[in-house]
Amino acid sequence: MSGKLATDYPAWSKLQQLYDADHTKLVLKDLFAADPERFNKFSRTYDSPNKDVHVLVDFSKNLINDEVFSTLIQLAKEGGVESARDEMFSGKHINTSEDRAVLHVALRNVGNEFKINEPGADEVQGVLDHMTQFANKVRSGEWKGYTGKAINTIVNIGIGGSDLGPVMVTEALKPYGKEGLKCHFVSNVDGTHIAEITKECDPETTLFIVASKTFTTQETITNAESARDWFLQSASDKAHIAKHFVALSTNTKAVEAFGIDSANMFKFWDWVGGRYSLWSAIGLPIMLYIGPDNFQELLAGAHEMDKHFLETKLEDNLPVLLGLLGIWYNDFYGAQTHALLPYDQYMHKFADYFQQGDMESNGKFVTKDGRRVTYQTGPIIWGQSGTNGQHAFYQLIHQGTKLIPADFLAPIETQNPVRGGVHHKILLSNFFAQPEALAFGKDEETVRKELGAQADNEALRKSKVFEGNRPTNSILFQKLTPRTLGSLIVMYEHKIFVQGCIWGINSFDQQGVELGKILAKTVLSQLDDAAKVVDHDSSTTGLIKHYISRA
Ligand SMILES: O=P(O)(O)OC[C@H]1O[C@](O)(CO)[C@@H](O)[C@@H]1O
Repeated sequence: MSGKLATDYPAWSKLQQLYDADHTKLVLKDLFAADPERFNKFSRTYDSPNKDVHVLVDFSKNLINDEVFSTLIQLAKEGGVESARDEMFSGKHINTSEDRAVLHVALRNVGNEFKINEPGADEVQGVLDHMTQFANKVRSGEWKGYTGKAINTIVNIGIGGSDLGPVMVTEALKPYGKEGLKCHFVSNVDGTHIAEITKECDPETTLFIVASKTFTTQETITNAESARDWFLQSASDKAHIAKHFVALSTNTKAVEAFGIDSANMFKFWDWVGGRYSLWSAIGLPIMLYIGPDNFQELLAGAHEMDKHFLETKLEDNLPVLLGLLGIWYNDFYGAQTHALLPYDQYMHKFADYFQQGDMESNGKFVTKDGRRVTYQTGPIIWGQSGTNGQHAFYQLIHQGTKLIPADFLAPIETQNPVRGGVHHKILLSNFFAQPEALAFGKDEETVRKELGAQADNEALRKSKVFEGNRPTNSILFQKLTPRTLGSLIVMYEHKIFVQGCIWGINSFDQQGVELGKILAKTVLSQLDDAAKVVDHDSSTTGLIKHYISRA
């Protein structure tokens, strides 16, 4: 990374000039009318080497013309995206604040194609083998609980990156999940979460996976201790813990101190960021659920997208394109948010997952060299699966006062062709129609004609106008297989990387989560006695004392 502010790049200034001079002329209706080749020009297909992953990214419904597009590409060049990418893949310590390499690409380095020398990279296969042996034993029933019964329930205890990836992927790949194996996830420190999940578990047949990179996270350790207490109420003997608790962590000492045998610990390394860790031991619940072969497919799809990112010229590089388009709206149009809208029910956790992936990575106001940025960085990521979102928040996307760039994602083939595929056709008709409506809207003249006798009612007439010109990407993929999902996740991971690189920020630390944690520790030590409540403002003091007086 160059240590520059994004505003230092000539292409940035040019984009500002283009926005100022031309943005009122960037009208999708006119741009499409003027260029019958617009779809071909502004869409790209990605096919994996053996053609089992196919993705079409149509970005023609964006507020761009040739000049904006080429200037965005120029921005990626000036912003050093290619050299920063190569540094990441080579293991350079690009996470400067923590002096760490950023090597999630080493976790899915199928066939060892990338030569990576970082300590630990040579252990990746060993951990995968350990996970595979364990998963096979659990899945086959060879691994027995303390009364000799097979495991039929797994409970992952983790939070943030040690939760969201496995949750999202196990949901997305349900059709590949082992029948009869229930997967639960406990993340919230609210006792309700563990209490409700344990109600659904039998201690004799439940395996707890304690997932924490640091093994110090308050929520996870508290939940793990409560799970252990719950388990011991039935099992009594602490020796039985070994059969029902395993750990995923970088911290062997803390795992052992908790009482988990280090033989049942699956390790990873400090160069794996939490929000990029589903490919590591943190993926154990995924592997248990979908099996080692499907997990390998997930890794293979991820690796293939890594190669695409590494080897494809900027103009055709999907993560680069998505990243640059996001910058165009975030920094020049002033868009505050970006919606992820998968038209695949299995992907209903996709936006949740990338809330952490994107917002914890790029929610930063200081550059890598400590300067305050003078422009907007990471967008607010949100969304939910179509068509539910249509009946909830699309009103605002269509007719609200905010610009909300959105990615629509959908599979060509459904996993569930209910009634000959009628559901899927309806679903896809919405997937195609919504971006069309957002782009082209409906003008007042058309509304007037439609209203007939009622057309003189001005308020009614105006309320039915859709201004259009609302930008979207449409992303069609063949089918939500493990390999395809791996590729899609990585496409977005690297999009985040591209944006962070141009903004000059460190996408791989998360200092912003620390302050609240520290204050909560202080508050916790004061909650049992009003006399201890000191050193707060009057609001916080008032709130805590109000609580104590009524608790
Ligand atoms: O895996 P750990 O160490 O328990 O951390 C959980 C999560 O907490 C964070 O550090 C902060 O939210 C995330 O980056 C991480 O994914």
